[in-house]
Amino acid sequence: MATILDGKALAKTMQSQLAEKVAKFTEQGHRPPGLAVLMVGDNPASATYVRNKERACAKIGIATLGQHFPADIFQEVLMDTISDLNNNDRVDGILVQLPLPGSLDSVTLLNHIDPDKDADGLHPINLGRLLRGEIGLRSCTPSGVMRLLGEYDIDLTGKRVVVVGRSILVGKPLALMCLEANATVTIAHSRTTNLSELTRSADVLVAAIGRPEMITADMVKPGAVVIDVGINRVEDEKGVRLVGDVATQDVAAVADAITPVPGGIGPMTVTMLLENTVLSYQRRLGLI
Ligand SMILES: Nc1nc2c(c(=O)[nH]1)N[C@@H](CN(C=O)c1ccc(C(=O)N[C@@H](CCC(=O)O)C(=O)O)cc1)CN2
Ligand SMILES: [Mg+2]
Repeated sequence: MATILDGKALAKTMQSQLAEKVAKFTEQGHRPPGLAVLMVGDNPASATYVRNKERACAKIGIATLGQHFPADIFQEVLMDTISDLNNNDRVDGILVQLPLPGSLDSVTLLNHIDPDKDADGLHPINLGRLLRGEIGLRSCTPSGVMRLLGEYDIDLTGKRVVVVGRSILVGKPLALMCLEANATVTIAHSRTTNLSELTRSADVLVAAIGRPEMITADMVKPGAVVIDVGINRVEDEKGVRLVGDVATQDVAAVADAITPVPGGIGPMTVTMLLENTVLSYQRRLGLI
């Protein structure tokens, strides 16, 4: 059976290290780091993620400025809110929880965030810095994947990585990070032909599609590392449960290592957000 890449355990360790770091700064008399979380509407999954982020911040000593807006809020109000947060010295990180409801334009909003407070690493400047291999704030889920691979000493040098999914949130930035780590990278997507043939060529297969258990054992090369970024709620005779984009049980019999859902990449995403916020705080206060 495959090794389980335990994101939950690593997230716990990293969060206690971050808590110690923050405590040191505040004991020296510095203000605590601050993160502003903008949530629009009442998507229940988003509300859970926002609550988890706010709870995690509280645990490690990051002050949160939660702003919850109704789904029919005007774009201009959100733009003004972001302007105020950009100018607020106590705010080191700003994030807009995605997806946004209705006709709100997330791209314009994300582009309005000060790139040095862009805790989600989704601003074009930060994506451009990643493309160029420069230092910057990097998107949380892809960074979480890289950190978890590192924790288990999985070196990507010379490896064939196939990322299934081309979103700005995960697929594209993760492909760039794998490339930076010297992998040979292919991005596959809904229009890719012969997908199974391609996925079977992968030493490291990343599923970031958003389709429950789409990656089956026959699509995986024996001995591969499988990273499951999917978080899907499915309802069947067993009730509502959370599954990834990978048929974990079957694939674990073929793979060398695999991330579980829950307890894999999800907790790493939250942890990298905390790390980005503390990093941005240290840079802004000249503590680094
Ligand atoms: N602005 C952003 N929006 C979204 C992001 C993001 O990184 N920034 N990612 C996802 C949602 N997400 C964070 O926002 C997220 C999803 C899931 C988890 C997580 O810890 N999942 C747990 C299971 C929790 C559950 O029961 O639902 C796990 O996998 O163990 C963390 C963060 C889309 N939007
Ligand atoms: Mg995720």
